[in-house]
Amino acid sequence: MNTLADFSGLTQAPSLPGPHAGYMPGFGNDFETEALPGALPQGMNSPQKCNYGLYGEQLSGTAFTAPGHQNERTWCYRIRPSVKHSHRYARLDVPHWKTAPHVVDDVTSLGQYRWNPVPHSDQPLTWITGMRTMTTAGDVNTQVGMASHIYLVTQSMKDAYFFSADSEMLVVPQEGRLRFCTELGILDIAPGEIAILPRGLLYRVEVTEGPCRGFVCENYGQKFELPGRGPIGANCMANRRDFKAPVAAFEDRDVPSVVTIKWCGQFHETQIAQSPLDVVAWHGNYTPVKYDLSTYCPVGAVLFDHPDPSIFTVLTAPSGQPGTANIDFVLFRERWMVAENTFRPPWYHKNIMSELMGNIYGQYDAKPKGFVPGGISLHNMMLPHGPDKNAFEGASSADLQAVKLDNTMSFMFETRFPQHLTAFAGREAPLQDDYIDCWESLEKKFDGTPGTK
Ligand SMILES: O=C(O)Cc1cc(O)ccc1O
Ligand SMILES: [Fe+2]
Repeated sequence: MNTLADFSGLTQAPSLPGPHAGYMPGFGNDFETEALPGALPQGMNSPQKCNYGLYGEQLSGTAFTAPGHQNERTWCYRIRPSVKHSHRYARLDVPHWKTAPHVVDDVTSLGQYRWNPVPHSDQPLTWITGMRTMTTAGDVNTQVGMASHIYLVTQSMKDAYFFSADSEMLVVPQEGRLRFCTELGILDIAPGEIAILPRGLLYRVEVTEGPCRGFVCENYGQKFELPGRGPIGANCMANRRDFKAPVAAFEDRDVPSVVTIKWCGQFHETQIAQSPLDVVAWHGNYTPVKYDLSTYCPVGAVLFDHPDPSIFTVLTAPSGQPGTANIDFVLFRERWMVAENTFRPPWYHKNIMSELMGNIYGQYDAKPKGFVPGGISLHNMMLPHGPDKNAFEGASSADLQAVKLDNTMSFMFETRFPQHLTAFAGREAPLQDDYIDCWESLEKKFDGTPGTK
């Protein structure tokens, strides 16, 4: 049996060697995994007595009656039921982690905004205290919308655990390495990878290489899923096999511990006497996953024109209105530009959806300067934007050979809802006051005569 005892104290289920060590491939698969042989009941979920004296417990990620293709739940076989993990909640203040609806009166969200990377702090910060909300959208109480955050983490959670009842969390690291020790197993993530932590799943976050900075999309709504590929067919974009779910891993530690719960925007904590990471075996399709963004296979224009950025959708969280996502997670990565007679960067546009972008590494083609790794931009609902002056001039007179866009990885959290800036985003974070000047020098080229200028 594999163990990770030297690192995290968790006993881990055996798994395939090589790239799959510790993980099982697939998105939305029905997995089964056990860290002790025979711990998982076969052919049924609720035997009168479970092996090893374990308790059976279901974690429902969708309504019991959700349609079959959307229905997600996982059966856990654990040392103690979760209800032993949660009593006498005490309200906790987490001042920088905000939840929609959260509209700050004297902060203006209407605008084109860009921030430099939020600097690391000299305070020790955990996954909870290091979360800095930039924008919120929608309403957590009706389970619509999202929040975007920057995390700055330097300190591992010690005998401390967290879960969000409000949201599924999409984590996009930009610096440092994190380990998510979850009820269902361990996810290690580094820049260039993402993780999805489902609503209600409990975990502890450890720093394996710090300091850590990254982006989080907190999804209050329906879960992220893979977009339908339509005529593209059964392959390319994000492929299901490239998502990795963890194998079961548990710890049997009787130590005083704290569980923090985010619930309708409020934080509460409760004291327990043991590690709650005590799921010895599980089966089901409601799981955390990680995904290596370098396996994303972009499909684009191979003759002319610049398609809508939806071609680069990695994951989409539906809103209930077909084609109009609560959130799309879109990736602008390395790719060849080959379009003939075409202005190749993004066109100028106004969008009913609001676009929050982050740079993971490299240079973004519409903004060769100023949008730096770790930086963020926000082009809110219906507010015009597009290439800056340099990008426009370069691209409109470039020799249109096949060009490889190399060393580039930016992403967009695009939501159908307007995004509201927090006071942190408007006042504390390193806002670039001169951002809109990047379009200022775009000059009038029209002189009434036909012909290209
Ligand atoms: O605004 C942006 O930079 C994101 C974006 C990229 C693109 O290729 C087309 C539209 C779009 O909003
Ligand atoms: Fe845009």
